[in-house]
Amino acid sequence: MSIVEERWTELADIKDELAARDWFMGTSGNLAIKVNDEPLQFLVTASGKDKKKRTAEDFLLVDADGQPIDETQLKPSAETLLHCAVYGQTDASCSLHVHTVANNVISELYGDAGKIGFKGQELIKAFGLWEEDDVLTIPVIPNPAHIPTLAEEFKQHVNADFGAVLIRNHGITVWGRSGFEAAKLLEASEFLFQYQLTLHQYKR
Ligand SMILES: CSC[C@@H](O)[C@@H](O)C(=O)COP(=O)(O)O
Ligand SMILES: [Zn+2]
Repeated sequence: MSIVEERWTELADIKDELAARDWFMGTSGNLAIKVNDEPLQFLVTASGKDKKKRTAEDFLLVDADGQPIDETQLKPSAETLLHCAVYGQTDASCSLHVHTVANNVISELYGDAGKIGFKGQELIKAFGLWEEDDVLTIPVIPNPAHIPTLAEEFKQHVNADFGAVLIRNHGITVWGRSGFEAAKLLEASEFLFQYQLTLHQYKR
């Protein structure tokens, strides 16, 4: 199997797992996985597809600018520039973006603060935070319709090989050093968001 085929299968398997969680409502979401470092090449989901289905046209290979490498009718995800930022600025190898009700509500509740912090929660260990006083801070950025502007805002928060950023009333983008790590961070974030929302309800 070529490296492209290997990475394709890995990303398709992650896509199936996220689809099973119903995290691609209304064709939302996009996923990417690095295939080559120099020159940078990565697979990204084709724009506008039903990501719950597994097809031979789910992904296309793009370069560091998010431009298709091969002749294709497929369009890279509208949000490819965010994935470009991850691979351009870090050694991450997988980046995942999903819209969920929980991540959207949390982004609205904490949008004015520009961040949400979690402390004393077991699952922050997924982010490598093992000490009792550790705090996981997830930035919340605005959601301009102009994607290059969104990407510029997003870039400011991409300074480690794994991480997460919430986009207000839009969704979350996470990245990691492997597909496994990126999926782990996505699941851990969703758990924390759902916990926080449940807590808000009981505290009212
Ligand atoms: C129709 S869902 C919203 C989209 O504009 C976008 O935010 C998204 O996540 C999916 O866009 P895509 O171009 O398919 O990658
Ligand atoms: Zn989106």
